[in-house]
Amino acid sequence: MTIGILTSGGDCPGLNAVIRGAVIKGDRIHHESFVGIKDGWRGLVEDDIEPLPRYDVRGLSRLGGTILGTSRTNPFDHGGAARVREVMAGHEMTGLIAIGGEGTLTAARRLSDEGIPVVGVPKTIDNDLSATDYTFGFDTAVSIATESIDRLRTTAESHHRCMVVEVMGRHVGWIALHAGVASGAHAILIPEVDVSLAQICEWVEMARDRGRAPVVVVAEGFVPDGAEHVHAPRGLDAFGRPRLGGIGERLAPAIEEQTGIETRSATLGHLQRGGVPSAYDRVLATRFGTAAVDAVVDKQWGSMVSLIGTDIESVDLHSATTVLKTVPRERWDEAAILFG
Ligand SMILES: Nc1ncnc2c1ncn2[C@@H]1O[C@H](COP(=O)(O)OP(=O)(O)O)[C@@H](O)[C@H]1O
Ligand SMILES: O=P(O)(O)OC[C@H]1O[C@](O)(COP(=O)(O)O)[C@@H](O)[C@@H]1O
Ligand SMILES: [Mg+2]
Repeated sequence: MTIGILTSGGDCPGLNAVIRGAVIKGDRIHHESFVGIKDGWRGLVEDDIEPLPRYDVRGLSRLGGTILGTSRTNPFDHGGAARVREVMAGHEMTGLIAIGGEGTLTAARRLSDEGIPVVGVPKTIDNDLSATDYTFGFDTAVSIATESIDRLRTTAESHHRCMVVEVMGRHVGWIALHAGVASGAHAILIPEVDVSLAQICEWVEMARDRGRAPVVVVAEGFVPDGAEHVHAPRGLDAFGRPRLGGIGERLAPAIEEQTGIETRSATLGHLQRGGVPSAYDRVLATRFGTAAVDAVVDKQWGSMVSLIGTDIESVDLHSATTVLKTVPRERWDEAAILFG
């Protein structure tokens, strides 16, 4: 039996630890061999595939990024299930492990519906997958964002400035909420909650009046009061979705104009996805990898490994891809008591 592995969508700290966990357990316990598919679905439909022996995954759990590469290629634009079946047969692949976020897992679910033997592994820094309590990548992204906000605070304090920090998260505010609470932000702005500019400025002035340098954490998907759409001046990605980012740059001058407080903005961007995974993410990713290979051996096609409480369980890919996990209003309300 040969098992194919691919990583797709935005890269995420911990992807390599999943690959290592799957290959070592598959080799040692199930005596399976592996092939690595390059750049997600692109490598599968273009037949860019190489053997992935056990010695290639040594020492990988601490390495950021993905040794297999990734892309946002849509397999259904390149022959869909028929092409995937043909390429898999050419490599005598009897099962596929697809590691990705809600987009990749939707593609995996559609392929599974058409008979492709696939098991999903959830990854995302955004924490937007509803069928798992957490995914690897989120803890690392929150840690990087928190440390960055701590650093921005010391420079803001020295200059008596307000600092607007933009973090990732696409259409959800989990990174903003967690990093904002961890760093003691004076306002946290997320896509799930409407907040007016007047309210933001009130929090900024409250912090300033206590002698603090106000810190506003804004998620890239936050929609400002009065705007109809999310701020996305960078065009569309390969799948026709808006590339987010830039809301911090837009908010900073508005806050400065309303409050008279000198305001700067910093966008953390891809720094949040780079570098070594946290210990928590390495452990979770390794557990996902070993569970995924078990699911393949058990032929649990169309399933996804998932963290429920502290256990790794198997859930249906359908349930994993239907609802985006957004921040509940009460979680933001809980944090908002400390704003200003
Ligand atoms: N509804 C869909 N049907 C089929 N393929 C999809 C769908 N949504 C996303 N994909 C594919 O999966 C790729 C990765 O999805 P994306 O959302 O960019 O990353 P992630 O998997 O990290 O969420 C997309 O570029 C696209 O090719
Ligand atoms: O790397 P790109 O293509 O600029 O995409 C940025 C997007 O990727 C993410 O970092 C991760 O999103 P995915 O999990 O959907 O890949 C988002 O937070 C962000 O909006
Ligand atoms: Mg996604």
